[in-house]
Amino acid sequence: MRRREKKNTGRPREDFSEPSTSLSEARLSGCNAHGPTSAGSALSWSSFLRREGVSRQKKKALCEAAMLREVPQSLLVAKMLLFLRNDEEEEGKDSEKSGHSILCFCSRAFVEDRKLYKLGLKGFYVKEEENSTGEDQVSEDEEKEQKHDIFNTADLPSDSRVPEVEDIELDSETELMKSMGLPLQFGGAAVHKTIMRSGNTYKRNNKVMKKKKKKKNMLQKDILEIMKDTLEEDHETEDSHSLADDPSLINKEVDEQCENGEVKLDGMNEKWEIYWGEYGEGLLWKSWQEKQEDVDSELLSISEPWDNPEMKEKWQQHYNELYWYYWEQFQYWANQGWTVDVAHSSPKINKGNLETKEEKTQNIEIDDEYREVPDSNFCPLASVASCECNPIKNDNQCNIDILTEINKINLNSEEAEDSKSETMVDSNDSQGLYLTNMERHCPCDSSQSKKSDEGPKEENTTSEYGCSNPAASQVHSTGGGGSSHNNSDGDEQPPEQKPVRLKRSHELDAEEDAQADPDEVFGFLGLKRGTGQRYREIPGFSERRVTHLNRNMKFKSKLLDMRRTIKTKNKHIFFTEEPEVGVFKTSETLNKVERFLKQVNEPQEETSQDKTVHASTSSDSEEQENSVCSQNNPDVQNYELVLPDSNSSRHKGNSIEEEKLIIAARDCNSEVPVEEVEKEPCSLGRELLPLDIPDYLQMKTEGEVKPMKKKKNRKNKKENRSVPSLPPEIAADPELAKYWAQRYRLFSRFDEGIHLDREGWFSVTPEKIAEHIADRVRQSFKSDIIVDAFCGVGGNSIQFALAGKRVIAIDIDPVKIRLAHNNAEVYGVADQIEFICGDFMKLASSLKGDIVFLSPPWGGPEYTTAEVFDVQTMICPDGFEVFKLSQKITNNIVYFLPRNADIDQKQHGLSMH
Ligand SMILES: C[S@@+](CC[C@H](N)C(=O)[O-])C[C@H]1O[C@@H](n2cnc3c(N)ncnc32)[C@H](O)[C@@H]1O
Repeated sequence: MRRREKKNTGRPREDFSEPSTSLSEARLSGCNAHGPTSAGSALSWSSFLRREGVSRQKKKALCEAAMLREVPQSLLVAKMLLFLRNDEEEEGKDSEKSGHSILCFCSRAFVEDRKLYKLGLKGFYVKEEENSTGEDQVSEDEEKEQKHDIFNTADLPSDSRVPEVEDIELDSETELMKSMGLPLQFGGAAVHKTIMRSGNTYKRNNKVMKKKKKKKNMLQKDILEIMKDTLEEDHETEDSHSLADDPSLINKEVDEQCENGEVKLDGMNEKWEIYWGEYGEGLLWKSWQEKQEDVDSELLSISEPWDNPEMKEKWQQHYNELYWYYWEQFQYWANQGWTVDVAHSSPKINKGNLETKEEKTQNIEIDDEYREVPDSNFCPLASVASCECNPIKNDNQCNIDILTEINKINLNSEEAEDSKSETMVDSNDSQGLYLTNMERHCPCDSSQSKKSDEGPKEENTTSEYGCSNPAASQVHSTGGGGSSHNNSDGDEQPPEQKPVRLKRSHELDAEEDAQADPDEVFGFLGLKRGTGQRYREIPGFSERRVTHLNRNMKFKSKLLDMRRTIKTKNKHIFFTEEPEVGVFKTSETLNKVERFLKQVNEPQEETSQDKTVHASTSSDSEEQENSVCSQNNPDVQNYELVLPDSNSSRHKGNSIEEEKLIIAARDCNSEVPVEEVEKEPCSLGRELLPLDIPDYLQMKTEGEVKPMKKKKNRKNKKENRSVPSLPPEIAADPELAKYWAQRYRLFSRFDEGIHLDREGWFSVTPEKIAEHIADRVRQSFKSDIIVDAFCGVGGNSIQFALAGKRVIAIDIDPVKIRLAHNNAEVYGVADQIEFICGDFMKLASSLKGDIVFLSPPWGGPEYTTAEVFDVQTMICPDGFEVFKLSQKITNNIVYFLPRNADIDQKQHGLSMH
């Protein structure tokens, strides 16, 4: 596409193929000068704006829509002039004068660029004369005349209306066709050239037209010359005939060709002549009546407007507009390969021989028997005219058929769209064309529809399909009758040969909903529309006030928000060759769970008796019973149910310390075997139960339900882990098995070599809690050395070290010390920790440190049942003694106690405050 150029002369270059952002007023006013104007667009752009009170300066702002001003009425659904007003602006302020106006032309969605192009939204570029001056800036009235003149060019002597041929640029489509050596009748301008041949017909039909000749017509009267010139070039190229200087030779040759049945480029023209001769009158009158109805019903009483002095000029204009409109339509649709059903008075042409009317009548029946041509390359024209279409070689032959088929075309595109399923009506009606079924489909479609009536077999064959290559098919060739009987027996076509409807590029029928409630649609767009009123008596216009309710609607609607990225998960579904009916693939996770449960189940049966005893002895609280019951049940669901059950409501809203105490209390309350308790009364004190940790302390541990966003990290972590198999000692102990499932909660780097003994599993401080404590300690004390008096397997010591402290880790159990050292190495902090195996009660007096951290065993499960946890008696060794010894090291003591511990408890006047 070319952008219009602007020269100092101010004369607009006439190429409206592309909107210009710098359209001058002169251009604006000249917009109507060219091209076939819509039959229904009685109101010109400039007039419209003038009526709207939009100043010429304001027009510029609306120029973007200029190229659409001549959208034919059949395509134009609505025009809207929007006056925008800011909320801040005062009520009643004339928004028209405030300068925010948008003119919207709403057309049917299926309008194609090509179609607009063909309809005249493209101009022809004419070089300006060197001596062009401002006189070329014409008034609108002059333009009107100018516009009128363009339709009279056929009546003008050729020497007076023909611009310099070399001044005219052919459209790119034609040039492309030429460069490829293809027939130009399928190109853009080449279509126009055929009108050259129809000069005589045009004259006959256009006797009432004025003849005017003005200098500015040089801008507009080039169409015929272009065609003539192109035709001459074609002849030079194809036939080596020089006809350039003698148009009469061209016509002569055309006549000869017709006589010889060798219709080439002129076929289209002849067909048009026949078409227009047959239907033009009816079309003109019908359209005229409609127009006058809109304007003034009294005018309808004028029976012969062409003879009425007042109406004559209007009639002439009407004639021009309609003639060219239908001519364009004719050319376009024919070149698109579109045809319509023909059942009535269809002039048959066979290889260039026009039939007489009598013959037409005889052929009606034959036409009625057109049948579907089931091939994507089907040549719609060939079916009629014995055309063995070859894309290049036989294109002319295909052209011949256009004439036949054009009688079947409904050139009213609006109706063509709206009445796809309408049946044909009698074309003997004076408005036959309008009443003709105007489906856009190949000729066979009509027969298809007829066939569909005959039986269900044909119902699935679409009545619309694009014929992408009108001249490509060699599918069928019938005899002189020209009608295709292909598949007339009703045999169903193989699937690959069934016609397929090709969707047109801009067609949005799936999205369009003509029945949609406008209010709903407006609402969807965040708008509210007011009531409509006829707008200044302009036909087809209504005025409504539209309120913008929601400015951010585009961001609130999924459909409107263009920023939204649609996340789609690539999911591959594989199908095996062998159908696996009833076989469902389980996920790897599910498999793991199943394996785990299997392992858990086996030892569970062996120890269930012990646990029952233990449960009855460890606690008589309902909560614990539930917990124990759940633990006794190896079912994974019950296992998981333990988690929320143990999270009783009284725990909610507790501080972190309280939560830790809750955890600790439950630990001690858990099912410690009686014999073990007896053997080591102080060894187990804090058995951990799962999920007693507030959310913000939750670890990513296996078996927990985590938000989706964390899944990826977890997956990555897990990928790095070498998943160890369930250790035998864990598998052998169902109580430990549930902790195994939470191993990453205890140590996030568990798989890197963390080791725990049985007591360690129950008593270790979960990593997140230990981290939190260490953080609190770091914040509270600036000192470096911390004594972890009861270090166990190192849960707290490691986090202290990670917090930057140096740690003296003490435990009475050498196994614990060994495990703690190992685990500290896993975390890379072993060198920050001094491990001492011994009794803190004995070592305390000789220890030096800045802070003492105390997490002694809490003495068994009783601590949860006690109303008050007695620090002195329930901790082993004596909690008060521990505290007092710690005071010998430092007064910075951190004591990890159950939440029901009485921190105000005093012993011999000593308190822990
Ligand atoms: C609750 S655990 C400590 C858990 C530790 N905070 C952790 O995170 O792993 C109590 C530990 O104190 C140890 N212990 C018991 N009596 C002790 C004593 N008199 N001196 C030192 N350690 C003792 C036990 O062996 C046990 O490992």
